[in-house]
Amino acid sequence: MSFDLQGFPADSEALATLAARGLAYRLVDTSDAAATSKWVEADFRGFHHSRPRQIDLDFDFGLLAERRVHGVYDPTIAEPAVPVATVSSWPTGLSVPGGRSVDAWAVSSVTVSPTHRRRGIARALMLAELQNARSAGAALAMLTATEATIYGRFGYAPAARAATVYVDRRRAHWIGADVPGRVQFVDAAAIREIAPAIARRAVARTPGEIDRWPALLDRVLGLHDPESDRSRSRRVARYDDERGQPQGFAVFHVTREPNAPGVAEFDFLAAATDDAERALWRFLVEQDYVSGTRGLLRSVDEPLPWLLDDPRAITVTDVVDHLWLRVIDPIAALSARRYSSPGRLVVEVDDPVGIAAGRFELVVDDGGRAEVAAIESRDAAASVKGARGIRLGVRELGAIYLGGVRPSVLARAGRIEESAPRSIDLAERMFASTRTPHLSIWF
Ligand SMILES: CC(=O)SCCNC(=O)CCNC(=O)[C@H](O)C(C)(C)COP(=O)(O)OP(=O)(O)OC[C@H]1O[C@@H](n2cnc3c(N)ncnc32)[C@H](O)[C@@H]1OP(=O)(O)O
Repeated sequence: MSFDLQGFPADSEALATLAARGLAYRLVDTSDAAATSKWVEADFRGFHHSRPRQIDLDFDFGLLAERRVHGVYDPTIAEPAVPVATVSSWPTGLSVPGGRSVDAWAVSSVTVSPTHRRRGIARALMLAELQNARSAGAALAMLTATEATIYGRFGYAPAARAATVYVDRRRAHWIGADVPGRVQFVDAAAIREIAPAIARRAVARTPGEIDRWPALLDRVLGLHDPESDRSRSRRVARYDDERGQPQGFAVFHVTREPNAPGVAEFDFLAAATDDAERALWRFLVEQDYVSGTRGLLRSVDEPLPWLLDDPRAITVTDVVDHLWLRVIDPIAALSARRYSSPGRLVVEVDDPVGIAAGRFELVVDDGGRAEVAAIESRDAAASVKGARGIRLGVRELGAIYLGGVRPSVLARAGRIEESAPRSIDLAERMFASTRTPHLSIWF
């Protein structure tokens, strides 16, 4: 999705709402280092981080240059140049079932100063981001949330989960087949050049993953701040296939107390092939002088239990809603993914904000490809009379979109209704995803 980040003005409704409260809502010029530094300060404070160092500011200047950055300013406070609220957003690809990508709008850095909380500032920012997403031509907006109680009211719903996976070293006897390639340590700077290509292929395999951006890879590899303790502790393991082609890498570190075995921990594993995924997992769980290996933000459906002699060596904790989706354009969203079963389904969407509301006819062919049309005219409505269909809110549509939440579960919760018998069954078959949706990063 090519898009001019500064190409349209700050949302007029948010401007007016916030101006009525004596606040200025502004698009931050990210080439202005002073203004951007103040914004980053507010962002760090909003998430209760320590004050940013110059190295953090320099890193964020690069990152934010690729984003649309907004601040809310109160001219009456002691430091009026520091925004009392922040938000950043950018257009990016989201992987959907069938190996394709849909244009999405990522929203991040939502903070409101504790001095200004619960006055509707976040509400104004979030509604403006829905309009930004629409202006950018995104099919969906998306985010990862600090708290699960904030974003439902704006039409977002959890669509892909993630979990912490711990493997007890003493019980981790590998029974998976050998892979033809090999794993080796590589220098973080050396892998940086090929990391985007591997990450791109890994992202494309899994619905729910989003495009990686350059600064993310720099951070994961510890290159933005190479002398920090965190960066120096990171080790990079790369998997090369039998032809010597790199197909994946993982970044891990070992935490340990003096004279005691540690825990190998990783939060980044990019595998472009199943072999790479298996080889890297094996490498990570077969470390010596550790009591176990902990993978963060792993899939809730890892093949790992089938690769170990003792599946109870694995403990899965912190299963969380991780990726939150908000449908903006139902036709674009529903057309983008592939479906697991052919069929014809009327999808009637309710959206309190109005953006995604409507009735749509989803027709899926034997290859899983969809054609989607709005049912607007009386003729169109007559042609689908008696057809199988579901009625649901925009949140429920976001939840089932990637196949991570089953329509039948939402029907049991009373959150999806069918307009003709066996419609939920059909929706269940159509929306299923061969691969469980998963997002393995924060954004
Ligand atoms: C995508 C991301 O960036 S996730 C990061 C979210 N940010 C953080 O966690 C940082 C710390 N928290 C904050 O900065 C603030 O509390 C925010 C941004 C979450 C909320 O900002 P506020 O300006 O206080 O929210 P605002 O007054 O607009 O409230 C909007 C609605 O959300 C509700 N709400 C706001 N925060 C929360 C919360 N933490 N938990 C539950 N409900 C909340 C309000 O009650 C209100 O509900 P209503 O409109 O239905 O009456």
